[in-house]
Amino acid sequence: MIEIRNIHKTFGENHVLKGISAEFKEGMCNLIIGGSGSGKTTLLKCMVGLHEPEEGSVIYDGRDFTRMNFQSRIEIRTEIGMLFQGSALFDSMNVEDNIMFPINMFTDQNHKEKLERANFCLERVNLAGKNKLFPAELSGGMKKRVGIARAIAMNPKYLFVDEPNSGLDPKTAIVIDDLIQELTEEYKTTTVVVTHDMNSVMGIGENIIFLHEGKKWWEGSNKEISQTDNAELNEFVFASKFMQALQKK
Ligand SMILES: Nc1ncnc2c1ncn2[C@@H]1O[C@H](COP(=O)(O)OP(=O)(O)OP(=O)(O)O)[C@@H](O)[C@H]1O
Repeated sequence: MIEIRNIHKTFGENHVLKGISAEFKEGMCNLIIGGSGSGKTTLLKCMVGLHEPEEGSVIYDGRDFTRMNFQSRIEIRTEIGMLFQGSALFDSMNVEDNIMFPINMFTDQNHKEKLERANFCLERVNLAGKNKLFPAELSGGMKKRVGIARAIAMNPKYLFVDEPNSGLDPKTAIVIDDLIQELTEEYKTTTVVVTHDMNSVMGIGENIIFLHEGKKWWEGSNKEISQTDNAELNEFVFASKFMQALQKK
């Protein structure tokens, strides 16, 4: 489980996060949702140490990440897998080398062991045999899957995913969501997904926090989200014509 307590983050005059507290549960897809600019990515970055919050704590299974020195943080970083927005693969490396990158960085495994792990991860995302392709030769959905393979290369306890469906068609987006959910259940990871895609919310949103005006405005599950009387959340959920049509049924 990851617990965040009273997280504040400011950029100059812009107080983006105004005291966010939440729990992200193990073996579950935990979603951070909210409108554009509501601070979702900022919160994610505060959780993994890419931003330093001015106030508050991020606690990984009882370990206070925010109070740790650089060396102790490395230990937790090795337990974190991340799928960044746009996949963030290294264009000059082939698929296999991209997946082996975190293993090279954090372990002293020999080449055979690393290759075995890369092949296992590739198989797990249904891309067996695509080792030698370069990112430029992959479709958007394949890039995401390679990004996921890299994110699970170190067998992470915590999986962070930023906008997994950006740039994907709805069918491929569901494949990616399902994969994230399967891996979460299979490896009991604490998975945190930033999204504003209502398909993801309805598909994998077991535990959701909704950010609005720098605060946690609502929390609940995908089963509860369409029944809420929270005006700002309703505006977010039913913004699309598709969701409006479902509401009328
Ligand atoms: N490095 C930064 N420096 C200054 N301001 C920043 C920085 N990162 C984010 N912000 C500001 O913080 C606010 C929240 O941005 P953030 O990217 O977290 O929102 P978001 O909810 O993830 O948005 P989107 O859905 O559009 O990706 C915005 O006003 C943004 O301009």
